[in-house]
Amino acid sequence: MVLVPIARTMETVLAESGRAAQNCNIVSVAAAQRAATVCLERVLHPPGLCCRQQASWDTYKPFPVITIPVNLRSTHEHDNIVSVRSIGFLPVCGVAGRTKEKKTTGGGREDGGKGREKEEGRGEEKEATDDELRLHGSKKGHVDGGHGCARDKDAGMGTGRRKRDKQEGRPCPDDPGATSQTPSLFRKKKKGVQWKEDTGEDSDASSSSSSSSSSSSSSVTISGSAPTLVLNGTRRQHEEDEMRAFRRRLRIKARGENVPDCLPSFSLLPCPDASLKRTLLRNIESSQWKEPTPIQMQALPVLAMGRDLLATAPTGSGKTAAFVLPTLLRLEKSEAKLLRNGPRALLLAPTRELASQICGEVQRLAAGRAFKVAVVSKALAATKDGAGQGVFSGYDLLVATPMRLLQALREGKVDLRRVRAVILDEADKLFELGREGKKNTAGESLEPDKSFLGQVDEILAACTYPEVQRALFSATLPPLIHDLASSVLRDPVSVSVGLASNRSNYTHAAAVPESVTQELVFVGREEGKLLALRQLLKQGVLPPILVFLESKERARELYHELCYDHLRVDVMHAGRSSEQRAALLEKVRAGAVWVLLCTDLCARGLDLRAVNVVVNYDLPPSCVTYVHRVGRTGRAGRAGRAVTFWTERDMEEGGSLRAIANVIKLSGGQVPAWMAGLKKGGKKKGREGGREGGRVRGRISTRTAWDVEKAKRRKERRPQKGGGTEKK
Ligand SMILES: Nc1ncnc2c1ncn2[C@@H]1O[C@H](COP(=O)(O)OP(=O)(O)OP(=O)(O)O)[C@@H](O)[C@H]1O
Repeated sequence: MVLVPIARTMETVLAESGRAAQNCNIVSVAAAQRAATVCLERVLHPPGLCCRQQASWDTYKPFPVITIPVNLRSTHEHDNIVSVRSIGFLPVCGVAGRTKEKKTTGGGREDGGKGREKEEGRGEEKEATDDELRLHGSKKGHVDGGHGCARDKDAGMGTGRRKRDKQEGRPCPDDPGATSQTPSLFRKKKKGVQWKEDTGEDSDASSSSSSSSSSSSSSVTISGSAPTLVLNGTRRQHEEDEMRAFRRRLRIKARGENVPDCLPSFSLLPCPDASLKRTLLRNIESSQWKEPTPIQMQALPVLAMGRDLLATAPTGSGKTAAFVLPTLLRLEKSEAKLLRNGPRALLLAPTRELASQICGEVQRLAAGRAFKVAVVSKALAATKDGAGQGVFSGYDLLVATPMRLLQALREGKVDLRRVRAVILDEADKLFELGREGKKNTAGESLEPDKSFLGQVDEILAACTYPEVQRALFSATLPPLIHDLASSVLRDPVSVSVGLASNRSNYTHAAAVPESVTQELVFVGREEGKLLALRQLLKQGVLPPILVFLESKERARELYHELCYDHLRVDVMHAGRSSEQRAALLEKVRAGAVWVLLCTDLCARGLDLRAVNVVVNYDLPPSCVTYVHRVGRTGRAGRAGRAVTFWTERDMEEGGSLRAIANVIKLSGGQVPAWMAGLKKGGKKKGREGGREGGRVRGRISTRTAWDVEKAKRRKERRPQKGGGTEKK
């Protein structure tokens, strides 16, 4: 199939394609004018795989189009004709035939012109319905195909050719009888190509699926000369090939039964409610998002279909909108929307900050609609509900951390029986086993299970709606957690974006955005870190900067060192109140704080878009933590820099330094070769220095060990006020 922008003639395209002119058999113009956007990929010759010289995604432009099916010799031969990518599901129709008549192209252009007018004048509601039908591979495609056939006549298909087709028993595009008998699917056999006849019973699923094939009752094998083909809306093999190539280019991997095709444009959002669609598009536009990111392209249609999903994509790649938009569509569809007798969607996140951020995103994207959205908090749970139905019964969508929601659930303040969609952001964290709850001497639990996994399990069990949809999102999903997470999903589609492999480090490397420059900096000993940080700041880096430390004690200590350096510095850790934390994030966003010292509380999900540099003052305990910390910069395609300090001690311990070096190497960074030889594993003793197993790293201070010792001795020698010496 060749797609031509309206302003161009077919001759131009053929002339530019060189040898393509001899290979193309152009006979009909199909009804693709209604496709709102296509991507035009320039002709590639010498012939090769059509996607090899793909320009960047940004260079794609929407074109009104006409489609001209060409004769395909085999499944793969279209590569060397004119390689123009179509995105979306353009209904294809018409017999391929050889013609050089000018009329063909003239007709095509004329037709395309009409199509353009038509497209511009089309109402939004209609467009939404069509788009949705297209997405779900509905029979609408057949109708379009029919239109296309009718146009073929006008397009000037040679009558001689038509006659010849009939004599040779080939189906003809403008022969209505031929349409239903048209072979619609082909499989390559050892010899020739096997064509399967379209039985006319093609289900919606068959045309929407990229992984499954349409079924048909009989098949005809055509070998020898180029087979002629008429398709009327049924998904063709080469369209599936194109979709596969498209996914390959954007590094999208989708696994599962009947995976819907990618959504190339927000304008194709499968939303039957035209006014909701208008609102969403307006809000998307005001966010200045031009097109969906790869994860949004694939996750949106999957979730809109109501399927369970397991999605992994790099940090800062727009996963939040990938689940928020379909959740809003689902809320609108839900029949209980007016009753408001319990939330209908649930978004879970591991930290309160992330939950608030997600809630903000929901409110922003749903602005102008009457959805009621809230973050589950202690304060909200404490408010009185007049109707006595539970304080959260009036909300459509709740965003929560598992612990807070579970508390509300146990206190009977929330009823989750009507929840239709549960989305877990940072799913690998939410499936972490964590520390067990405290036990008494008999081994009985004194406290409820404190692990996220236990809490999530209880919440999922409370969502008893029969067709509840579940979706898990994260940038990292270690294999063990992956298996555990998959076990809660029903017939899921699994989507990953980036370099994917079974080797977990590849996955971790893939989770770091390509726009982030990663560096490992040797600082000798602990004391060297402060010097190195001051040097880095002195050299001049663009604020805001995030500096990660392994514990709140160390974050405080570093704050006390830097607060006299005339820097706009502040510190964020779990020891600060939630109000203080929220205010601090606002300050960073507003540019009032330039250097934010923080713990891993800020490592996941936080979208401080402008962060230019991340400094790992303390080496992250694992490469998963490394990936999330580093992911606070380089968001949404922006450039970022990540500097990781390491000491002799880190090298002796091996473990995470080796893994992190590997991640940097796999993402194209420079690391010394010997780091690959560092010892594996070796978890640090007394993790999170100063909290559990005692302090592992020394104090952060500019005073040398000699000064500290001297001061100590002086203090000991000094006589106490009461005449005695100071107690040790
Ligand atoms: N289609 C889009 N085009 C441009 N920017 C987008 C698009 N979708 C989302 N963004 C922006 O990308 C940034 C990162 O998005 P988001 O926070 O959803 O990333 P994420 O994948 O969830 O990251 P993390 O894994 O760190 O949680 C946000 O500032 C968001 O506004």
